[in-house]
Amino acid sequence: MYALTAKSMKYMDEYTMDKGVPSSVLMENASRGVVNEITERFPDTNTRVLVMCGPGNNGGDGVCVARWLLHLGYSVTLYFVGDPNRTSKEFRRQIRIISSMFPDLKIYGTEDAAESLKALRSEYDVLVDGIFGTGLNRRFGNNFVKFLEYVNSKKGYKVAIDIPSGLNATTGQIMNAVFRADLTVTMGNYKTGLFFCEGRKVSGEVKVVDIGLAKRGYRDIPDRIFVCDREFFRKTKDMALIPRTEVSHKGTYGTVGIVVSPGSMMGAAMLSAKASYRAGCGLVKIFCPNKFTGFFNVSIPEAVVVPYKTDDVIGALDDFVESVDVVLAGPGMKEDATGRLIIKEILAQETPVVLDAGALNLISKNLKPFRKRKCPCIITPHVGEMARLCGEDIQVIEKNRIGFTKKFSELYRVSMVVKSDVSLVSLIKEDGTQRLYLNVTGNSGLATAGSGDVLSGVIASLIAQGNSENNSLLYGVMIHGMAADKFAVDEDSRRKMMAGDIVESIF
Ligand SMILES: NC(=O)C1=CN([C@@H]2O[C@H](COP(=O)(O)OP(=O)(O)OC[C@H]3O[C@@H](n4cnc5c(N)ncnc54)[C@H](O)[C@@H]3O)[C@@H](O)[C@H]2O)[C@@H](O)CC1
Ligand SMILES: Nc1ncnc2c1ncn2[C@@H]1O[C@H](COP(=O)(O)OP(=O)(O)O)[C@@H](O)[C@H]1O
Ligand SMILES: [K+]
Repeated sequence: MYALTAKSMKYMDEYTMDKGVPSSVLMENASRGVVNEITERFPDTNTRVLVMCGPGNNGGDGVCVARWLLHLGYSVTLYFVGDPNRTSKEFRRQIRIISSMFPDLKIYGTEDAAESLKALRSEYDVLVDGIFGTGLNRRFGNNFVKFLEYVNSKKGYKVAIDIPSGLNATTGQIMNAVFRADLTVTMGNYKTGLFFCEGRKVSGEVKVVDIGLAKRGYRDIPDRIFVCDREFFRKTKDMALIPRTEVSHKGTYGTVGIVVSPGSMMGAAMLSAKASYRAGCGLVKIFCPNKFTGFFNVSIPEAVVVPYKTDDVIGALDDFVESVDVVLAGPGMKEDATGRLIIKEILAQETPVVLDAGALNLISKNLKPFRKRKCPCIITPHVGEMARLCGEDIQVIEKNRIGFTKKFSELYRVSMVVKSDVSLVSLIKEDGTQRLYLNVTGNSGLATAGSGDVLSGVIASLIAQGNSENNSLLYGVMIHGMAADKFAVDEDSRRKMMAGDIVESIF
């Protein structure tokens, strides 16, 4: 399943219509999907439904929904919002159909202001928003803002058709007002705006309706984003990841080498080390200053501690890097001169590297060694670290996470995840092509210190086991999210989850 921008969605609609599927059929499919979601939740036909329609095809969907609900015996009030002289062809077609099937039906909002106001003020069990969809292209006037505010203040279950009106379907920014939905029934595929900025806050539960789009059209859309959910993971994991074999020893599953600089926070490296083991690698080595040896020996006795003298880091580091299958650097790492030296040295070697947290802040000060790196590399910035890498404010990145991720990943030819409540993964393939993925596994329990350290540990572990860097990144992100979903089954468990719990819940 993909997430598309408004422009790409329009392309898919048109591509499908070009293949011969009439627009009205797509609309019929779309509306049936909405109606099914409503009737499943409200099977009683005494349910009072207000359907609000705008002038475009989203309004057309709304009228079609109203018709089906009337057909099924529901009590429906239809309310038009917008300029009646500027309606789309499909909208007018839907109005003709409903008017001839239900000649007594009154359409409020156009004439008779007093009656319309009365209709709007009545109580409803379900309020359906078919006002604007992907065609929203400008800010609302004041009256409209007031209208939406009033509708939001009303009691009743709120259903948005395609996207909540007022939400930018591409960026997830709110124009100047928005319908706040309990449920969004979206057409064909997700819209990117449902995941970014304010999108998740205002869409409620999101359901995708298969409206019969011609799937071949997706090939023409380079900025399509594949949405990775539990189902995708379950179906593909065995194909994507190297299986575990019974005839094996610890060498079979590789060694993760975690680099700890003198000023580091030790807990972060310890969490990464535990996560690496839980994700299946054979051995974890921890390269750390002499003074930390005791801590790591006690906190994670399964790891091999490789101590170094702080006045001879680089000599010892080269041997260490050579002795492992993948290096993980950054969790807990302090941004100081030694840290900088360490990262520069690691990037000059050929062993695959996962860079996280402190290591990313270090490279963001001077990206040259990173650009010239010899090693295969994965980076795992959260939005704040991404902002530093791009030399931008967080707010700027938030507004266009897709754009910045695409650009950075392409420019530095690096596969990366930009972490957030939904994480965006960009994979650069060997031929240089880029693919984008959105991880929707995981939950708010992950918003706890150290969860990022667990993620980088998982990714490094998968690389050590022989998986490609790209697969390790993509599946690592999902394994991490699903570990959180396994532990946190309700709100209380999400509240109490700590990074250590994620480690224990891996697989
Ligand atoms: N065949 C198709 O094209 C299909 C379209 N579908 C529906 O059609 C929607 C897209 O339809 P449209 O492209 O007609 O767009 P919309 O229905 O979202 O709105 C477009 C209309 O609103 C006006 N408008 C935009 N911003 C405004 C603002 N701030 N204030 C006042 N007016 C504003 C535009 O000028 C245009 O007249 C989708 O979201 C989906 O619900 C679905 O039925 C699936 C099939
Ligand atoms: N609300 C949330 N829903 C889902 N995942 C989340 C949420 N908040 C954080 N995460 C995930 O948790 C991890 C946090 O990583 P990071 O910010 O680096 O934390 P830390 O630096 O404390 O280790 C990321 O993988 C991120 O995607
Ligand atoms: K809508």
